[in-house]
Amino acid sequence: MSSSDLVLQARGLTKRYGRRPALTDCDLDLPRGRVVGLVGPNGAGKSTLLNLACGLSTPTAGTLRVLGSPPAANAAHLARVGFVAQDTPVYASFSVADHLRMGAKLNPSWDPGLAERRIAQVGLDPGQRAGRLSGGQRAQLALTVAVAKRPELLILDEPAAALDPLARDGFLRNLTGVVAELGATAILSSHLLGDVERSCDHLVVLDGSRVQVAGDVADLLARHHRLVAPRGELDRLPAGVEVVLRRHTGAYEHAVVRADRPPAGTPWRVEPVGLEELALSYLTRAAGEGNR
Ligand SMILES: Nc1ncnc2c1ncn2[C@@H]1O[C@H](COP(=O)(O)OP(=O)(O)OP(=O)(O)O)[C@@H](O)[C@H]1O
Repeated sequence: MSSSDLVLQARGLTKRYGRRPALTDCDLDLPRGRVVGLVGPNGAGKSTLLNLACGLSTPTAGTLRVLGSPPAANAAHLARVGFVAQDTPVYASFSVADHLRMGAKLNPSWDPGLAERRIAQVGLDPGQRAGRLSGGQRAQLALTVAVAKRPELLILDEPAAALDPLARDGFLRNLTGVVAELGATAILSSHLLGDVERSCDHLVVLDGSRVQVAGDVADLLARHHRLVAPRGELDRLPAGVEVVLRRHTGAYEHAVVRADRPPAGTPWRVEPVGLEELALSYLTRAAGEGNR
């Protein structure tokens, strides 16, 4: 894939706070036109990566390019990236309409029609103060301000964390709709694998400051399989089959493996793996390896 097809390219990206590593030697190629789910436990490095991508902090080592340039290279580059920080911050004493007026003043590419349409669509009252909005309404307002500048890349740090399941579902459907409408790319971090499974078509699993696995969801699902076999039978796997996670259940054992195609000609049961199981397998492996 050529670098012009990528919204984000990282090579050896490392960020340390004092001696504490937040990101270690990360290589990432995130393609355009995707909704990218960034998952990992608390302290995995998700916010660190998103903050670096927005130019809010700088790497300790390695390189990072966003839309072909260093992050926040200049005002024109900033205008191409929309960012919604964790906790979807808004100005409590400003009304919904004030937020839109401010967005229009600050962003040359502001689309007032898109902003007003979204506000009406999600049922926000333009006269209401942002401090009086519910968590879900605040998230919708912050998303509206970010998308109305028509960014090529939308970066969202746990945008739906505070929402109840129904509101989260609505928010994520709305988000994927607006990303498709803009022809944009979104990168969103989440703890909730179910949310990522529903809304993302590209996955990055971070744990212990390192990228554990990354790729297009369809491709990852095609390359991962669950093998079920009598205990001990999985000791000798064919070449090209990498074990991600192996578990015993009584007389049987299960393994989630990575292989270009399902292992054929073996007595083992070969089953497909869902995205949640795939991500959990890498997270469990990372936790077991103690590299947190
Ligand atoms: N400003 C900071 N100063 C010192 N350490 C920091 C700072 N920001 C993050 N860290 C550390 O870097 C590591 C990664 O933190 P980060 O916030 O990127 O994780 P995260 O995956 O976003 O976590 P969460 O899901 O809890 O938001 C953690 O060990 C954290 O304590």
